[in-house]
Amino acid sequence: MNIGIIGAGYVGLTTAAVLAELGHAVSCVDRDEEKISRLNNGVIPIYEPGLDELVDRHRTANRLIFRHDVEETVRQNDIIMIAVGTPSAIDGAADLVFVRSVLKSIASALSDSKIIIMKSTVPPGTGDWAESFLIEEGVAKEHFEVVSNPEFLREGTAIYDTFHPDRIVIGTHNEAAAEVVQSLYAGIEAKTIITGRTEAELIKYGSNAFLATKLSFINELARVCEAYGADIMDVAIGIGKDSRIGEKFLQAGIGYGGSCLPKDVQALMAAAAAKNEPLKLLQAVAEVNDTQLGAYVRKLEHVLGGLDETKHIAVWGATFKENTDDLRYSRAVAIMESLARRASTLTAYDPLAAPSIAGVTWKESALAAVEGADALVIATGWAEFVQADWQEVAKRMKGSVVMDGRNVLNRKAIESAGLRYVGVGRP
Ligand SMILES: NC(=O)c1ccc[n+]([C@@H]2O[C@H](COP(=O)([O-])OP(=O)(O)OC[C@H]3O[C@@H](n4cnc5c(N)ncnc54)[C@H](O)[C@@H]3O)[C@@H](O)[C@H]2O)c1
Ligand SMILES: O=c1ccn([C@@H]2O[C@H](COP(=O)(O)OP(=O)(O)O[C@H]3O[C@H](CO)[C@@H](O)[C@H](O)[C@H]3O)[C@@H](O)[C@H]2O)c(=O)[nH]1
Repeated sequence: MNIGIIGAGYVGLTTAAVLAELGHAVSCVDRDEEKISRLNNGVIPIYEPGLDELVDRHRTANRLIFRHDVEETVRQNDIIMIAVGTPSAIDGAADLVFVRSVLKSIASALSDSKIIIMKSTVPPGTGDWAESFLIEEGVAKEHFEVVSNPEFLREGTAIYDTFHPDRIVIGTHNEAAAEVVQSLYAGIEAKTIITGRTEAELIKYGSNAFLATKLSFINELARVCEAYGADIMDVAIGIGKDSRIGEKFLQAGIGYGGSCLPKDVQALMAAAAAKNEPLKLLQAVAEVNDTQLGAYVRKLEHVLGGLDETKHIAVWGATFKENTDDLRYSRAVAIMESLARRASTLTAYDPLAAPSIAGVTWKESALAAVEGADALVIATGWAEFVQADWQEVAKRMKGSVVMDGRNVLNRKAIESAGLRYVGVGRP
Protein backbone atom coordinates (compact mmCIF):
# COMPACT_ATOMS: atom_id res chain seq x y z
CA MET A 1 0.00 0.00 0.00
CA ASN A 2 1.05 3.65 -0.44
CA ILE A 3 1.38 5.35 2.89
CA GLY A 4 2.22 8.97 3.65
CA ILE A 5 3.52 9.56 7.16
CA ILE A 6 3.51 13.12 8.42
CA GLY A 7 6.19 13.75 11.05
CA ALA A 8 9.67 12.19 10.88
CA GLY A 9 10.35 12.01 14.61
CA TYR A 10 10.86 9.00 16.89
CA VAL A 11 7.44 7.58 16.00
CA GLY A 12 7.10 8.67 12.36
CA LEU A 13 10.57 7.54 11.36
CA THR A 14 10.35 4.19 13.15
CA THR A 15 6.88 3.46 11.77
CA ALA A 16 7.97 4.48 8.27
CA ALA A 17 10.97 2.13 8.35
CA VAL A 18 8.95 -0.78 9.73
CA LEU A 19 6.08 -0.33 7.25
CA ALA A 20 8.64 -0.25 4.42
CA GLU A 21 10.12 -3.48 5.77
CA LEU A 22 6.61 -4.97 5.71
CA GLY A 23 6.52 -4.24 1.98
CA HIS A 24 4.68 -0.93 1.73
CA ALA A 25 5.70 2.13 -0.28
CA VAL A 26 6.20 4.83 2.33
CA SER A 27 6.64 8.58 1.99
CA CYS A 28 7.73 10.21 5.22
CA VAL A 29 7.23 13.96 5.28
CA ASP A 30 8.36 16.60 7.76
CA ARG A 31 8.11 20.37 7.69
CA ASP A 32 11.68 20.51 9.01
CA GLU A 33 13.54 20.84 5.72
CA GLU A 34 16.94 20.36 7.28
CA LYS A 35 15.84 17.07 8.84
CA ILE A 36 14.54 15.87 5.48
CA SER A 37 17.70 16.83 3.63
CA ARG A 38 19.80 15.02 6.24
CA LEU A 39 17.59 11.94 5.91
CA ASN A 40 17.99 12.10 2.14
CA ASN A 41 21.75 12.15 2.67
CA GLY A 42 21.54 9.04 4.84
CA VAL A 43 21.88 10.86 8.17
CA ILE A 44 19.39 9.68 10.81
CA PRO A 45 18.63 12.64 13.09
CA ILE A 46 17.95 10.52 16.19
CA TYR A 47 19.67 7.64 17.92
CA GLU A 48 17.52 4.54 17.89
CA PRO A 49 19.19 1.12 17.75
CA GLY A 50 18.68 -0.56 14.35
CA LEU A 51 16.90 2.40 12.77
CA ASP A 52 19.76 3.59 10.56
CA GLU A 53 20.24 0.19 8.96
CA LEU A 54 16.52 -0.25 8.26
CA VAL A 55 16.07 3.27 6.89
CA ASP A 56 19.16 2.97 4.74
CA ARG A 57 18.04 -0.31 3.21
CA HIS A 58 14.59 0.92 2.23
CA ARG A 59 15.67 4.40 1.20
CA THR A 60 18.18 2.90 -1.21
CA ALA A 61 15.52 0.53 -2.54
CA ASN A 62 13.15 3.51 -2.97
CA ARG A 63 10.52 1.92 -0.75
CA LEU A 64 10.99 4.75 1.71
CA ILE A 65 11.27 8.31 0.55
CA PHE A 66 11.68 11.53 2.53
CA ARG A 67 10.14 14.82 1.51
CA HIS A 68 8.88 18.06 2.98
CA ASP A 69 5.78 18.85 0.92
CA VAL A 70 2.85 17.71 3.05
CA GLU A 71 0.10 18.53 0.50
CA GLU A 72 1.82 16.61 -2.31
CA THR A 73 2.28 13.63 0.01
CA VAL A 74 -1.45 13.73 0.85
CA ARG A 75 -2.38 13.82 -2.84
CA GLN A 76 -0.16 10.88 -3.74
CA ASN A 77 -1.07 8.46 -0.92
CA ASP A 78 -4.30 6.71 -0.01
CA ILE A 79 -3.32 6.30 3.61
CA ILE A 80 -2.14 9.27 5.62
CA MET A 81 -0.65 8.76 9.04
CA ILE A 82 -0.24 11.68 11.43
CA ALA A 83 2.80 11.31 13.71
CA VAL A 84 3.54 14.87 14.77
CA GLY A 85 4.28 15.96 18.34
CA THR A 86 1.52 16.70 20.87
CA PRO A 87 3.46 18.53 23.59
CA SER A 88 2.05 19.88 26.84
CA ALA A 89 0.39 23.29 26.78
CA ILE A 90 0.94 25.56 29.81
CA ASP A 91 -2.09 24.07 31.61
CA GLY A 92 -0.87 20.50 31.00
CA ALA A 93 -3.42 19.75 28.27
CA ALA A 94 -2.12 18.29 25.01
CA ASP A 95 -1.31 21.10 22.61
CA LEU A 96 -2.82 20.12 19.26
CA VAL A 97 -1.29 22.96 17.29
CA PHE A 98 0.79 20.62 15.09
CA VAL A 99 -2.09 18.20 14.55
CA ARG A 100 -4.34 21.11 13.58
CA SER A 101 -1.81 22.43 11.12
CA VAL A 102 -1.45 18.98 9.52
CA LEU A 103 -5.23 18.66 9.26
CA LYS A 104 -5.35 22.03 7.50
CA SER A 105 -2.78 20.81 4.98
CA ILE A 106 -4.73 17.59 4.52
CA ALA A 107 -7.94 19.53 3.96
CA SER A 108 -6.37 21.70 1.30
CA ALA A 109 -5.02 18.69 -0.61
CA LEU A 110 -7.70 16.07 -0.13
CA SER A 111 -9.85 15.35 -3.17
CA ASP A 112 -10.37 11.60 -3.30
CA SER A 113 -10.89 8.91 -0.66
CA LYS A 114 -8.32 8.71 2.15
CA ILE A 115 -7.88 6.96 5.43
CA ILE A 116 -6.36 9.33 7.96
CA ILE A 117 -4.64 7.48 10.77
CA MET A 118 -3.96 9.31 14.02
CA LYS A 119 -0.73 7.83 15.37
CA SER A 120 0.08 10.82 17.57
CA THR A 121 -1.08 10.56 21.18
CA VAL A 122 -4.17 12.78 21.32
CA PRO A 123 -6.83 13.39 24.00
CA PRO A 124 -10.17 11.62 23.98
CA GLY A 125 -12.48 13.20 21.45
CA THR A 126 -9.71 14.40 19.12
CA GLY A 127 -10.70 11.97 16.35
CA ASP A 128 -14.25 13.32 16.41
CA TRP A 129 -12.94 16.87 16.45
CA ALA A 130 -10.57 16.12 13.53
CA GLU A 131 -13.50 14.78 11.52
CA SER A 132 -15.60 17.90 12.18
CA PHE A 133 -12.61 20.11 11.45
CA LEU A 134 -12.05 18.54 8.03
CA ILE A 135 -15.75 18.85 7.19
CA GLU A 136 -15.70 22.51 8.28
CA GLU A 137 -12.68 23.00 6.03
CA GLY A 138 -14.83 21.86 3.12
CA VAL A 139 -13.86 18.19 2.77
CA ALA A 140 -16.76 15.87 1.93
CA LYS A 141 -17.39 13.28 4.65
CA GLU A 142 -17.42 10.43 2.11
CA HIS A 143 -13.83 11.33 1.13
CA PHE A 144 -12.15 10.37 4.38
CA GLU A 145 -12.22 8.27 7.52
CA VAL A 146 -10.28 9.27 10.64
CA VAL A 147 -8.96 6.19 12.47
CA SER A 148 -7.17 6.20 15.81
CA ASN A 149 -4.16 3.87 15.86
CA PRO A 150 -2.11 4.80 18.93
CA GLU A 151 1.55 3.88 19.25
CA PHE A 152 3.06 2.05 22.23
CA LEU A 153 6.74 1.84 21.28
CA ARG A 154 9.45 2.73 23.77
CA GLU A 155 12.47 4.76 22.77
CA GLY A 156 15.63 2.70 22.76
CA THR A 157 13.73 -0.41 21.66
CA ALA A 158 11.45 1.27 19.13
CA ILE A 159 12.18 -1.06 16.19
CA TYR A 160 11.77 -4.20 18.27
CA ASP A 161 8.58 -2.87 19.86
CA THR A 162 7.08 -1.99 16.49
CA PHE A 163 7.71 -5.47 15.13
CA HIS A 164 6.57 -7.13 18.38
CA PRO A 165 3.80 -5.03 19.90
CA ASP A 166 1.74 -6.41 22.77
CA ARG A 167 -1.30 -5.26 20.83
CA ILE A 168 -2.38 -3.20 17.84
CA VAL A 169 -5.24 -0.86 18.67
CA ILE A 170 -7.49 0.34 15.87
CA GLY A 171 -10.16 2.84 16.80
CA THR A 172 -12.99 3.17 14.29
CA HIS A 173 -16.53 1.93 13.84
CA ASN A 174 -15.99 1.78 10.08
CA GLU A 175 -15.31 -1.90 9.37
CA ALA A 176 -13.77 -1.33 5.94
CA ALA A 177 -11.33 1.25 7.31
CA ALA A 178 -10.43 -1.03 10.23
CA GLU A 179 -9.66 -3.81 7.77
CA VAL A 180 -7.38 -1.58 5.71
CA VAL A 181 -5.49 -0.37 8.79
CA GLN A 182 -5.17 -3.93 10.07
CA SER A 183 -3.77 -5.04 6.72
CA LEU A 184 -0.95 -2.48 7.03
CA TYR A 185 0.46 -4.59 9.84
CA ALA A 186 0.11 -7.95 8.07
CA GLY A 187 3.27 -9.83 8.96
CA ILE A 188 3.31 -8.64 12.55
CA GLU A 189 2.00 -11.12 15.05
CA ALA A 190 -0.03 -9.28 17.67
CA LYS A 191 -3.48 -9.17 19.14
CA THR A 192 -5.55 -6.59 17.30
CA ILE A 193 -8.12 -4.66 19.27
CA ILE A 194 -10.74 -2.98 17.14
CA THR A 195 -12.72 -0.48 19.14
CA GLY A 196 -14.23 2.96 19.00
CA ARG A 197 -12.09 6.01 18.26
CA THR A 198 -12.41 7.58 21.70
CA GLU A 199 -11.80 4.23 23.37
CA ALA A 200 -8.57 3.86 21.37
CA GLU A 201 -7.47 7.34 22.42
CA LEU A 202 -8.15 6.47 26.03
CA ILE A 203 -6.36 3.12 25.78
CA LYS A 204 -3.20 5.08 24.97
CA TYR A 205 -3.57 7.55 27.84
CA GLY A 206 -4.77 4.85 30.21
CA SER A 207 -1.69 2.74 29.43
CA ASN A 208 0.82 5.51 30.02
CA ALA A 209 -1.02 6.71 33.12
CA PHE A 210 -1.00 3.19 34.53
CA LEU A 211 2.72 2.76 33.81
CA ALA A 212 3.41 6.09 35.54
CA THR A 213 1.27 4.95 38.48
CA LYS A 214 3.32 1.76 38.82
CA LEU A 215 6.51 3.82 38.88
CA SER A 216 5.32 6.36 41.43
CA PHE A 217 3.95 3.53 43.53
CA ILE A 218 7.26 1.70 43.62
CA ASN A 219 9.19 4.95 44.15
CA GLU A 220 7.01 5.86 47.10
CA LEU A 221 7.36 2.36 48.51
CA ALA A 222 11.14 2.79 48.09
CA ARG A 223 10.91 5.71 50.52
CA VAL A 224 9.21 3.42 53.06
CA CYS A 225 11.92 0.80 52.49
CA GLU A 226 14.55 3.42 53.18
CA ALA A 227 12.84 4.47 56.40
CA TYR A 228 12.75 0.86 57.61
CA GLY A 229 16.16 -0.21 56.29
CA ALA A 230 14.63 -2.62 53.77
CA ASP A 231 15.65 -3.24 50.16
CA ILE A 232 13.11 -2.16 47.49
CA MET A 233 14.77 -4.47 44.95
CA ASP A 234 13.77 -7.54 46.96
CA VAL A 235 10.37 -6.08 47.77
CA ALA A 236 9.71 -5.35 44.07
CA ILE A 237 10.62 -8.90 43.08
CA GLY A 238 8.21 -10.25 45.66
CA ILE A 239 5.42 -7.95 44.57
CA GLY A 240 6.02 -8.51 40.86
CA LYS A 241 5.79 -12.29 41.16
CA ASP A 242 2.05 -11.87 41.64
CA SER A 243 0.92 -12.31 38.04
CA ARG A 244 -1.91 -9.85 38.62
CA ILE A 245 0.75 -7.18 39.22
CA GLY A 246 3.64 -8.25 36.96
CA GLU A 247 7.38 -7.80 37.29
CA LYS A 248 7.91 -5.07 34.72
CA PHE A 249 8.01 -1.36 35.48
CA LEU A 250 8.81 -1.82 39.15
CA GLN A 251 12.37 -0.52 39.08
CA ALA A 252 12.63 2.26 41.66
CA GLY A 253 14.77 5.25 40.75
CA ILE A 254 14.97 9.03 40.61
CA GLY A 255 11.64 9.19 38.77
CA TYR A 256 10.21 8.78 35.30
CA GLY A 257 11.06 11.14 32.48
CA GLY A 258 10.90 11.24 28.72
CA SER A 259 8.62 12.79 26.18
CA CYS A 260 5.58 10.67 27.03
CA LEU A 261 4.78 9.59 30.60
CA PRO A 262 5.04 13.04 32.24
CA LYS A 263 3.13 14.83 29.48
CA ASP A 264 0.49 12.14 29.00
CA VAL A 265 -0.29 12.01 32.73
CA GLN A 266 -0.82 15.78 32.63
CA ALA A 267 -2.86 15.60 29.44
CA LEU A 268 -5.19 12.91 30.82
CA MET A 269 -5.67 14.94 34.00
CA ALA A 270 -6.49 18.01 31.91
CA ALA A 271 -8.90 16.05 29.69
CA ALA A 272 -10.66 14.63 32.75
CA ALA A 273 -10.79 18.00 34.52
CA ALA A 274 -12.38 19.52 31.42
CA LYS A 275 -15.30 17.15 32.04
CA ASN A 276 -15.35 17.89 35.79
CA GLU A 277 -13.73 14.56 36.69
CA PRO A 278 -10.55 15.53 38.56
CA LEU A 279 -8.13 12.59 38.79
CA LYS A 280 -6.83 12.52 42.35
CA LEU A 281 -4.78 9.37 41.89
CA LEU A 282 -2.89 10.75 38.89
CA GLN A 283 -2.36 14.02 40.70
CA ALA A 284 -0.56 12.06 43.41
CA VAL A 285 1.37 10.05 40.81
CA ALA A 286 2.72 13.28 39.32
CA GLU A 287 3.50 14.71 42.75
CA VAL A 288 5.47 11.64 43.83
CA ASN A 289 7.47 11.87 40.61
CA ASP A 290 8.10 15.57 41.05
CA THR A 291 9.40 15.09 44.59
CA GLN A 292 11.41 11.91 43.98
CA LEU A 293 14.45 13.79 42.75
CA GLY A 294 14.50 16.19 45.69
CA ALA A 295 14.37 13.26 48.11
CA TYR A 296 17.39 11.76 46.39
CA VAL A 297 19.38 15.01 46.43
CA ARG A 298 18.64 15.33 50.16
CA LYS A 299 19.93 11.81 50.62
CA LEU A 300 23.15 12.71 48.81
CA GLU A 301 23.46 15.76 51.02
CA HIS A 302 23.03 13.59 54.10
CA VAL A 303 25.55 10.98 52.94
CA LEU A 304 28.13 13.66 52.12
CA GLY A 305 27.51 15.50 55.40
CA GLY A 306 26.41 18.57 53.46
CA LEU A 307 26.27 19.65 49.86
CA ASP A 308 28.02 22.97 49.39
CA GLU A 309 30.70 24.82 47.45
CA THR A 310 33.41 22.51 48.78
CA LYS A 311 31.96 19.48 46.98
CA HIS A 312 32.72 18.05 43.57
CA ILE A 313 29.96 15.82 42.20
CA ALA A 314 30.24 13.70 39.07
CA VAL A 315 27.10 12.66 37.17
CA TRP A 316 26.91 9.80 34.69
CA GLY A 317 23.98 10.04 32.29
CA ALA A 318 22.03 12.86 30.66
CA THR A 319 19.35 11.20 28.53
CA PHE A 320 15.98 10.33 30.07
CA LYS A 321 16.88 6.65 29.92
CA GLU A 322 19.49 4.41 28.33
CA ASN A 323 19.75 3.64 24.59
CA THR A 324 18.27 6.93 23.46
CA ASP A 325 19.61 10.42 22.80
CA ASP A 326 16.33 11.96 23.93
CA LEU A 327 16.68 14.61 26.63
CA ARG A 328 13.02 15.55 26.90
CA TYR A 329 12.00 15.79 30.59
CA SER A 330 15.17 13.96 31.55
CA ARG A 331 15.50 13.43 35.29
CA ALA A 332 19.27 13.27 34.76
CA VAL A 333 19.23 16.82 33.45
CA ALA A 334 16.96 17.87 36.32
CA ILE A 335 19.32 16.40 38.92
CA MET A 336 22.27 18.19 37.32
CA GLU A 337 20.38 21.48 37.39
CA SER A 338 19.64 20.95 41.05
CA LEU A 339 23.21 19.93 41.95
CA ALA A 340 24.80 22.70 39.89
CA ARG A 341 23.16 25.26 42.18
CA ARG A 342 24.84 23.74 45.22
CA ALA A 343 28.11 21.92 44.49
CA SER A 344 31.28 23.79 43.53
CA THR A 345 32.20 21.49 40.69
CA LEU A 346 29.90 19.34 38.58
CA THR A 347 31.44 17.12 35.95
CA ALA A 348 29.35 14.90 33.74
CA TYR A 349 29.43 12.29 31.00
CA ASP A 350 26.85 10.62 28.78
CA PRO A 351 27.62 8.35 25.80
CA LEU A 352 25.30 10.34 23.49
CA ALA A 353 24.42 13.72 24.88
CA ALA A 354 26.07 16.77 26.44
CA PRO A 355 23.33 19.37 26.87
CA SER A 356 24.36 22.82 27.88
CA ILE A 357 23.56 23.23 31.59
CA ALA A 358 24.92 26.14 33.63
CA GLY A 359 27.64 24.90 35.98
CA VAL A 360 28.17 21.52 34.29
CA THR A 361 31.50 20.61 32.69
CA TRP A 362 31.18 17.74 30.19
CA LYS A 363 33.96 15.19 30.04
CA GLU A 364 34.96 12.90 27.19
CA SER A 365 34.66 9.69 29.20
CA ALA A 366 33.02 8.26 32.28
CA LEU A 367 36.39 7.91 34.00
CA ALA A 368 37.44 11.46 33.17
CA ALA A 369 34.22 12.72 34.76
CA VAL A 370 34.93 11.11 38.15
CA GLU A 371 38.47 12.50 38.48
CA GLY A 372 38.69 14.13 41.94
CA ALA A 373 34.94 13.76 42.67
CA ASP A 374 33.56 13.44 46.19
CA ALA A 375 30.54 11.52 44.92
CA LEU A 376 29.33 9.92 41.70
CA VAL A 377 25.62 9.98 40.77
CA ILE A 378 24.29 7.49 38.21
CA ALA A 379 21.33 9.25 36.63
CA THR A 380 20.78 7.08 33.52
CA GLY A 381 21.12 3.30 33.38
CA TRP A 382 23.49 2.98 30.40
CA ALA A 383 25.16 -0.46 30.17
CA GLU A 384 28.53 1.30 30.02
CA PHE A 385 27.97 2.51 33.58
CA VAL A 386 26.79 -0.87 34.81
CA GLN A 387 29.99 -2.42 33.43
CA ALA A 388 32.36 0.29 34.70
CA ASP A 389 35.80 -0.60 36.08
CA TRP A 390 35.10 0.22 39.73
CA GLN A 391 38.70 -0.25 40.85
CA GLU A 392 39.68 2.45 38.36
CA VAL A 393 36.77 4.65 39.42
CA ALA A 394 37.86 4.32 43.06
CA LYS A 395 41.43 5.31 42.14
CA ARG A 396 40.29 8.46 40.38
CA MET A 397 37.68 9.67 42.85
CA LYS A 398 38.60 11.74 45.87
CA GLY A 399 35.62 10.53 47.90
CA SER A 400 33.92 7.15 47.91
CA VAL A 401 30.17 7.68 47.48
CA VAL A 402 28.43 6.09 44.48
CA MET A 403 24.75 7.08 44.28
CA ASP A 404 22.90 4.64 42.05
CA GLY A 405 19.87 6.70 40.99
CA ARG A 406 18.60 3.86 38.80
CA ASN A 407 19.35 0.83 41.00
CA VAL A 408 21.21 -0.78 38.11
CA LEU A 409 24.73 -1.22 39.48
CA ASN A 410 26.33 -4.32 40.93
CA ARG A 411 26.57 -3.37 44.57
CA LYS A 412 29.17 -6.03 45.41
CA ALA A 413 31.54 -4.88 42.65
CA ILE A 414 31.35 -1.33 43.94
CA GLU A 415 31.83 -2.24 47.58
CA SER A 416 34.73 -4.56 46.82
CA ALA A 417 36.47 -1.59 45.15
CA GLY A 418 36.24 0.18 48.51
CA LEU A 419 33.44 2.48 47.40
CA ARG A 420 30.23 3.18 49.27
CA TYR A 421 27.07 2.15 47.42
CA VAL A 422 23.88 4.19 47.91
CA GLY A 423 20.82 3.14 45.95
CA VAL A 424 17.19 4.23 45.89
CA GLY A 425 15.16 2.56 48.64
CA ARG A 426 18.08 0.31 49.62
CA PRO A 427 19.75 -0.05 52.99
N1 LIG B 1 8.56 9.21 21.33
C1 LIG B 1 7.91 8.13 21.71
O1 LIG B 1 8.49 7.20 22.29
C2 LIG B 1 6.43 7.99 21.43
C3 LIG B 1 5.83 6.71 21.58
C4 LIG B 1 4.45 6.59 21.36
C5 LIG B 1 3.70 7.71 21.00
N2 LIG B 1 4.32 8.92 20.89
C6 LIG B 1 3.50 10.06 20.44
O2 LIG B 1 3.74 10.22 19.03
C7 LIG B 1 3.73 11.61 18.67
C8 LIG B 1 5.06 11.98 18.03
O3 LIG B 1 6.08 11.83 19.00
P1 LIG B 1 7.63 11.89 18.60
O4 LIG B 1 8.39 11.61 19.82
O5 LIG B 1 7.86 11.07 17.37
O6 LIG B 1 7.75 13.44 18.22
P2 LIG B 1 9.01 14.19 17.58
O7 LIG B 1 9.00 15.55 18.15
O8 LIG B 1 10.22 13.34 17.65
O9 LIG B 1 8.62 14.28 16.02
C9 LIG B 1 7.55 15.01 15.52
C10 LIG B 1 7.91 15.49 14.13
O10 LIG B 1 6.76 16.12 13.53
C11 LIG B 1 7.20 17.20 12.73
N3 LIG B 1 6.08 18.12 12.47
C12 LIG B 1 5.45 18.93 13.36
N4 LIG B 1 4.48 19.61 12.73
C13 LIG B 1 4.48 19.23 11.42
C14 LIG B 1 3.71 19.59 10.29
N5 LIG B 1 2.72 20.48 10.38
N6 LIG B 1 4.00 19.01 9.11
C15 LIG B 1 5.00 18.10 9.01
N7 LIG B 1 5.77 17.71 10.07
C16 LIG B 1 5.52 18.28 11.25
C17 LIG B 1 8.34 17.81 13.54
O11 LIG B 1 9.20 18.61 12.74
C18 LIG B 1 9.02 16.55 14.11
O12 LIG B 1 10.08 16.12 13.26
C19 LIG B 1 3.39 12.35 19.97
O13 LIG B 1 2.01 12.55 20.03
C20 LIG B 1 3.86 11.39 21.06
O14 LIG B 1 3.17 11.59 22.27
C21 LIG B 1 5.66 9.07 21.07
O1 LIG C 1 10.91 0.18 35.91
C1 LIG C 1 11.10 1.30 35.39
C2 LIG C 1 10.81 1.59 34.04
C3 LIG C 1 11.03 2.87 33.56
N1 LIG C 1 11.51 3.85 34.37
C4 LIG C 1 11.70 5.22 33.86
O2 LIG C 1 10.48 5.63 33.26
C5 LIG C 1 10.72 6.50 32.16
C6 LIG C 1 9.99 6.02 30.93
O3 LIG C 1 10.55 4.80 30.49
P1 LIG C 1 9.93 3.97 29.27
O4 LIG C 1 8.49 3.80 29.48
O5 LIG C 1 10.74 2.76 29.09
O6 LIG C 1 10.24 4.96 28.08
P2 LIG C 1 9.38 5.68 26.93
O7 LIG C 1 10.16 5.53 25.69
O8 LIG C 1 9.04 7.05 27.42
O9 LIG C 1 8.03 4.82 26.75
C7 LIG C 1 6.78 5.15 27.35
O10 LIG C 1 6.12 6.18 26.66
C8 LIG C 1 5.86 5.87 25.26
C9 LIG C 1 5.25 7.10 24.63
O11 LIG C 1 3.88 7.20 24.85
C10 LIG C 1 4.95 4.65 25.18
O12 LIG C 1 4.68 4.37 23.81
C11 LIG C 1 5.62 3.48 25.87
O13 LIG C 1 4.75 2.35 25.85
C12 LIG C 1 5.93 3.88 27.33
O14 LIG C 1 6.63 2.82 27.98
C13 LIG C 1 12.23 6.57 32.01
O15 LIG C 1 12.70 7.74 32.63
C14 LIG C 1 12.74 5.34 32.75
O16 LIG C 1 14.02 5.52 33.28
C15 LIG C 1 11.79 3.58 35.71
O17 LIG C 1 12.20 4.47 36.46
N2 LIG C 1 11.59 2.31 36.18
